[in-house]
Amino acid sequence: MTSPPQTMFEKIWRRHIVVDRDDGYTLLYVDRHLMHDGSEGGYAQLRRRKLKLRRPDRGFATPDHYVLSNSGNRADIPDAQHRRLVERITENTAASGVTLFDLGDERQGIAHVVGPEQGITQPGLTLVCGDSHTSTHGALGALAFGIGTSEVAQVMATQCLWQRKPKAMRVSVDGALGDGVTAKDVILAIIAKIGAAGAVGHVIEYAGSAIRGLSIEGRLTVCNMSIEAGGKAGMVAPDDTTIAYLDGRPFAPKGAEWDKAVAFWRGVPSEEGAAFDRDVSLDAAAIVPMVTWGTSPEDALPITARIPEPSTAPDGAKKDSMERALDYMGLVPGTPLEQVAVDRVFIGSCTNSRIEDLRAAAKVAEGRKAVIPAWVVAGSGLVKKQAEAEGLDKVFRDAGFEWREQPGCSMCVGMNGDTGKPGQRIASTSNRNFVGRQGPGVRTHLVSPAMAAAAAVSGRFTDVRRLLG
Ligand SMILES: CC(C)[C@H](C(=O)O)[C@@H](O)C(=O)O
Ligand code: SF4
Repeated sequence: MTSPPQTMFEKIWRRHIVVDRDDGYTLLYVDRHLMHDGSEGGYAQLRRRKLKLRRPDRGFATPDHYVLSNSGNRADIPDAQHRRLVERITENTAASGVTLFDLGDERQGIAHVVGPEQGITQPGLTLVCGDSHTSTHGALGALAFGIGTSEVAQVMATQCLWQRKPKAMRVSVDGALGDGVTAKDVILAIIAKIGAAGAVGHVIEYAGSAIRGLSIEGRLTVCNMSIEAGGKAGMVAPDDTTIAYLDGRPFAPKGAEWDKAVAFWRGVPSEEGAAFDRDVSLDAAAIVPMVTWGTSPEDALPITARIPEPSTAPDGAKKDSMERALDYMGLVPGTPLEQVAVDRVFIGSCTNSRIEDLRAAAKVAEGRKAVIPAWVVAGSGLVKKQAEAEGLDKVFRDAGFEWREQPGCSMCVGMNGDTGKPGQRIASTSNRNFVGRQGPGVRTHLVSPAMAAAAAVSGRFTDVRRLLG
């Protein structure tokens, strides 16, 4: 009897089963464990239970959330507790033997930028991190998802993790993306369509010609926001683009191991005819630059649209939540998005702080002037170095943008103190526009790097397509 065709998710899941329990839980083997400056919680649990880290060679750490964006010096972190966490990651990894990309090392950066960049993230592997945006790594064909602190401790102690098997969902985007339309617009369009809970309980496989046409950077942006659609993980099948990206990366296999790895990676994609529990499709040509208007990533609209009218909501509960969101965001229904004035711009985060993101923003900034404060925070020291080698820092500075010193999460979440002021409206390339995300009372609008740069030079949301070419 031949077995039915398998999805990529199914194949990776099966290869990692240690035990299947009767109650529906599976013990999965974990190939890679990424840690950041919040991993102290996991280490503290290990210490309390007098346990050792089982496979330090499978762990990789870098401080990101509490790192200052204007100084790579730990001692400058004003909040003692935050400073302590950034110290603890150094101490914990030294004591346990985990590889650390510390402050002062050009490989340091946001964990989800560093993993792929270093070739730690690879097709067919399982990868976890105590961080919801771990879904990012699925862009290389890995099964990658965020875990909580007690799960972090479990992985540290056993290199395994109890999980219930999620369902499989496929989101296909076919056709050609228009000029000025980027991976960020694709994922915002997907979330607008399926909703912030649209993929709950599912691993999303992104497929179709528009996804295959994306660079790895673009795929990382798409997979990053899978969690904002409620998904457990997001993945893209490994292909020539993936293999070319990994070739020569420090932690990618070398020599004969490389050839073996490539042969294995070629077998990772879903098989023809594999069944998905859900299938959704979008037309790439219909996607235009997107802007969120509300306090959920699903509140995304084309830049050509107007602020929605709560009266058009399908039910009373939705109407109430729209009214609350519009009230928080200080927006009047019916206003064209292009007439909404912006106070500040943030280009960065694990969604959009890679070299292509910075190039896209610089292309718009070049020869223009920012009329509002605009920050650029590179996702890693290597991204920063590359951008500087290309002169992008100069383009940004000449255009009046602030080129921040130290890579990290910065204003994406403001845990390092990089927050906006109450009432400020920020065009942000990050992934969450939740109430208070960038500081109390701050109004976050999610956009692509190109759209963020367009807002910076116009002082309002602007259809970047008019500024290009
Ligand atoms: C602080 C961290 C655990 C958190 C996450 O899990 O995602 C953060 O990265 C975020 O984006 O909100
Ligand atoms: S950049 Fe933002 S979303 Fe990404 S890990 Fe840091 S805080 Fe979380």
